[in-house]
Amino acid sequence: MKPDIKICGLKTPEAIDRAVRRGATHIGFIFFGKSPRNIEPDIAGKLADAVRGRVKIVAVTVNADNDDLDEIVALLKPDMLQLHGSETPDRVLTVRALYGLPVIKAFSVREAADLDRIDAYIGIVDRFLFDAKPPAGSDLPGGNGVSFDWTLMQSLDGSVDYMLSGGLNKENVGLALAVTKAPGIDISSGVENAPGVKDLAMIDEFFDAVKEATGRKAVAGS
Ligand SMILES: O=C(O)c1ccccc1NCC(=O)[C@H](O)[C@H](O)COP(=O)(O)O
Repeated sequence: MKPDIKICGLKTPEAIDRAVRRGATHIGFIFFGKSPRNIEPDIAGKLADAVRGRVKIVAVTVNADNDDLDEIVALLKPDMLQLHGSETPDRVLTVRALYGLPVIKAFSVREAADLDRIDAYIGIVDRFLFDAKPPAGSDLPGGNGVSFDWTLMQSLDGSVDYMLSGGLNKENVGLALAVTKAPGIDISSGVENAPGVKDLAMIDEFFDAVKEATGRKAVAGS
């Protein structure tokens, strides 16, 4: 089955257009001041207007308070909220109730025990996103271009809907999909030529690699 594909940290009409034309199912806007992908909600809203209805628009926030979420939701009008901080199950429930939007909850993963934390969120979040733990010294909870041990995904209950994230790129996405059979994948720095700068050719190459990995007919015995 073809995975959903989220391209995250978009900031220009050209990159958004390319991602959507190549088949992105989700595009993410980052609202986190320390990120090179940070964008103002009014600018993100105008960019999103060009593709609204053709792709799911995701607002990515980190432990955002209600004032910030009010502004982001009013100006971006996202289809989904991605909570990429340490939001508790209660906070997720509050956010869902306040805005009536589906929630993707991000978890950072290094070892099997990290996945135990998702139990309290099952039935509360609409989708999980599994990302690598940030490297020491990083200011960013995401967008670090580092991967984790994908075989950990094999222990998940098949009913857990998630996006695989962290350090994906055109070289490794085929293996990542083969190992995990992830229902969704998410990429940011793997299609950038500098922090926060999306590269149209790299976007193309990533989609080509996903197509190569998912478009082939299964060969008996392989
Ligand atoms: O990308 C950021 O700068 C960012 C900052 C703060 C919170 C989340 C952030 N990114 C969230 C994402 O969904 C990224 O796509 C994900 O972490 C994967 O990034 P990468 O390893 O660069 O592909």
